[in-house]
Amino acid sequence: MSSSSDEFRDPAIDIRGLTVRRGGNPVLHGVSLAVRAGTITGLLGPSGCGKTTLLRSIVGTQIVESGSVSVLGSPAGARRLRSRVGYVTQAPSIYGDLTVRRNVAYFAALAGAARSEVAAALDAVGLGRYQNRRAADLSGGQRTRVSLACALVADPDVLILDEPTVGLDPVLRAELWERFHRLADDGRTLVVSSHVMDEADHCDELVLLRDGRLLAQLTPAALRSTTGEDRLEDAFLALVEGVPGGRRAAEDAVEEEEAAR
Ligand SMILES: Nc1ncnc2c1ncn2[C@@H]1O[C@H](COP(=O)(O)OP(=O)(O)OP(=O)(O)O)[C@@H](O)[C@H]1O
Repeated sequence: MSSSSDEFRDPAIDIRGLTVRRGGNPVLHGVSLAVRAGTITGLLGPSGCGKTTLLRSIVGTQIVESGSVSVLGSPAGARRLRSRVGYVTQAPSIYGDLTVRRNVAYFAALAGAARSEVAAALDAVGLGRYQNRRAADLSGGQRTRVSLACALVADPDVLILDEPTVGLDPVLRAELWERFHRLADDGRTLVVSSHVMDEADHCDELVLLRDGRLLAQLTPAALRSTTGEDRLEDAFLALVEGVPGGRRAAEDAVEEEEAAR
């Protein structure tokens, strides 16, 4: 982590009264939450509830109607955050005509990372043996992994990951979660969106969104104890059922999760 990480105190991400409209429609309604440095926060909720919009707001690529988002003590999107905040979008943003290795080397050069870090980032996502293949010739899951390697190689203080494990096999998913834990142990702050409730157990804290509103921010253990449910999927359902009209949204979320498996 860069030495300048000492400049800020908790929280690493501070969101207050965030309201966002997209295409004229309200998408986030006064969301407030704080993310501690050195933790993994899971952002969970049904499709369309506003997860990506919230992540874009943290990165500073989303036009915000009102409220504030501060990252490492600076407004989201501030110039000084560029090298300190990594963002892996749902759709991999890589160069199809470059090899896997060149894609990662390019992002390493932008970030001023050592060339030796390129191989390490490729190994971390299990793509070492594909390094000379054109990115355009990879599967969807492999392209996602190249995108992830491009973010990892820059070694950012804050890593924002939009569904990073979609389409990955269980072994690779487990390895990536181990890697995420090591990054958090080293003081990096990770925010990871997911449809998959069983991934929630990897997180220190969960942010549950529904219809653009914050349902709860709590640990997996607290989610279990407040709902009396052991399976996080059931706990999420129980929590959503406490909200009028919540059951349908919760059932949709579970259906999507099952379809994604
Ligand atoms: N470019 C856009 N213009 C208008 N509306 C948009 C745009 N992008 C997203 N939306 C709407 O904003 C809402 C929130 O979308 P968002 O992508 O943040 O949800 P999400 O929770 O990340 O969904 P998913 O899990 O399916 O990726 C949705 O109702 C979506 O239709």
